[in-house]
Amino acid sequence: MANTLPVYDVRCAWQVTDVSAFADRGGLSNGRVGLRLCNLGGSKLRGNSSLVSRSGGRNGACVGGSRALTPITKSVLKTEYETPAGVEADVTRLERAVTERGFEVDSRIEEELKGEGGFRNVRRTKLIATIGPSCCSYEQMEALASSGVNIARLNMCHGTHEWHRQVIKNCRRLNAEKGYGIVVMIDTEGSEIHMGDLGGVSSAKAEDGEEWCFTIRKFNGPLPAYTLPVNYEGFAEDVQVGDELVVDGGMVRFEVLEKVGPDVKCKCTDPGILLPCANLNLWRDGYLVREKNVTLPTISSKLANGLQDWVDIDFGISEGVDFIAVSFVKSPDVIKHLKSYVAARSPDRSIGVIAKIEDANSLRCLDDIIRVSDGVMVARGDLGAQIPLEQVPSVQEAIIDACRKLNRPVIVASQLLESMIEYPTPTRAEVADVSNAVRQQADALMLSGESAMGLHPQKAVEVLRGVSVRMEHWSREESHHEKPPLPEISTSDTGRTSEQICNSATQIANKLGADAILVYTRRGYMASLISRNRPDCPIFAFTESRNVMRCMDLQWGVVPFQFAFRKDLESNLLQSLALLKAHCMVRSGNLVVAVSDVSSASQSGTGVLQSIQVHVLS
Ligand SMILES: Nc1ncnc2c1ncn2[C@@H]1O[C@H](COP(=O)(O)OP(=O)(O)OP(=O)(O)O)[C@@H](O)[C@H]1O
Ligand SMILES: CC(=O)C(=O)O
Ligand SMILES: [K+]
Ligand SMILES: [Mg+2]
Repeated sequence: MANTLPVYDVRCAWQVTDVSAFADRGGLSNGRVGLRLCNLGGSKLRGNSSLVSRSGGRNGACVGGSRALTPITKSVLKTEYETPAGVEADVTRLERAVTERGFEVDSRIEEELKGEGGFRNVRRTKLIATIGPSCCSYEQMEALASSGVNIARLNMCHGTHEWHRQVIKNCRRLNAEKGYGIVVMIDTEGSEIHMGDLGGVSSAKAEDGEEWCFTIRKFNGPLPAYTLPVNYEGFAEDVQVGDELVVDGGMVRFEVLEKVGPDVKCKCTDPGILLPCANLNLWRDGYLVREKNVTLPTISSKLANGLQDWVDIDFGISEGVDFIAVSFVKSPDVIKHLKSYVAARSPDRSIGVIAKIEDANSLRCLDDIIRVSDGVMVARGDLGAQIPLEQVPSVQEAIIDACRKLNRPVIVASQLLESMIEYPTPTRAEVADVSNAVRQQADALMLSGESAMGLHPQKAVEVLRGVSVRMEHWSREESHHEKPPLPEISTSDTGRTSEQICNSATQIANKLGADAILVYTRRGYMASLISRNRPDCPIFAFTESRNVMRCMDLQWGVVPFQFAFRKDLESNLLQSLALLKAHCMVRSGNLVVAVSDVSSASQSGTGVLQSIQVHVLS
């Protein structure tokens, strides 16, 4: 049980300049030091509230190309909003767990916390796996979950709604029956120009010099030889002889030789494998074709799949997914529009909207996109087809940096372990790339083809996990010096108080070598503010809502728990520590720092009390 010792009250946050000295004075060996920051109604907190300056900017001359989600003003679908498959069973189990055990946490994480390495070695970087034919059965998905996958991604470019519904059902069943906490993310098609399916075959090979016909004609059944359907009706009109056609981010290239009605004859200049629904980009005179260079001003209305994204989004909402990732975002507007659409259609549970950065236009308004999104994905596959490849690593770092400053989780995606689609071991270069993303402290890493259609999905997850844990450990050992301060993000008094509390709690935890930071959070915001600081120890985040618990699982270092809040911070803290200890997830001698934004009756009688406490478990 934790000791109870006097708590120090600090009425003005801004007098506390050296929290570590304050903590040091407290005599930690025998219990707890409390540091309470009290926001007294009406008092203004002064300080520098400037927001982060804009970064990102143009990348060379390549701008735009494909088309993001087009705003709509009314639902294009009449969706029946039934209770999503399996959600009830999951909720029932969670409620039972919370009642019977006092809290709920992913069963595999619980094992990890109790494990040999102790919980300081728990993995901080979250793992996402794209689900496809190689890993979609219940057993295959269980293997991925047990290897550490936090989030299942469903790419709406592929598969039917029926297929995706079955995968979501598997996730719910695994959560309900096996105690995993798998989070579900759908990824929209993004209305880009792409090929259709290959008439039923899984791939085709284009050899150097071969002539292929890209056509807007429709086929039912097998395709004629050397023919590839294109989903964009304006394609034959918009291409010009001499254009370069880049397939799948550069995996295969063609030169346009001739236009004949709906057909575009092309010569393969860079051979490779053609996959169904592969993305197409057009380059002219060394530049990506911008929309305004295309004969018609907007291409979205002519895309066969213009409305498909909205149909898929309605599907995601009705299935109760946790995140929607939006492909080919060009500006903040599309995200704002989708967020209000989702809020109106899913009023009772929040669905995080993730902006995928893969369109060169998005780099010109990166900070604005990040601010309105719930998270960001560096979608290196298509991004690498829109900006010169050699710029992708620096753009990745700039995006991760901007997300950190603006407090949004960021995912690094595509080709992390590409060779593992075929081979059981990664290349050294792939391991170095994954290590680099972990070192940059991205919140999550994502597998695409490696898990969806590769031969070794589980091994690929294990490689990501192993490399993450190793690199995180090394980074902690290596950088025990002060990290540069993060810019302030909040402008309101309460927001700034929360931010300072979380920054200070992290400093205290790092200085004292704490074993964990405990945070009690209703919406997950306080947990995100701590995660943003990337503390040396894991963050145990307690929340009442299952929805918030799932959404927090995208964040670096956060171990989410569902837990019924007691009447005040004191009881929350004692109860959660007792439960963690009873389940061997913390031990005697562990030092924990606790942070709360859960309102409690203020001892001073005014305002909302927020506090930092330090406990040594006896
Ligand atoms: N649900 C699925 N059904 C069948 N194949 C899939 C599915 N999801 C992914 N794949 C296969 O895995 C490959 C890689 O997946 P990935 O999600 O990266 O797709 P992508 O087509 O490259 O598009 P994106 O740019 O959205 O990532 C796909 O090209 C496809 O062959
Ligand atoms: C993930 C994705 O969409 C890409 O890399 O293009
Ligand atoms: K997609
Ligand atoms: Mg993409």
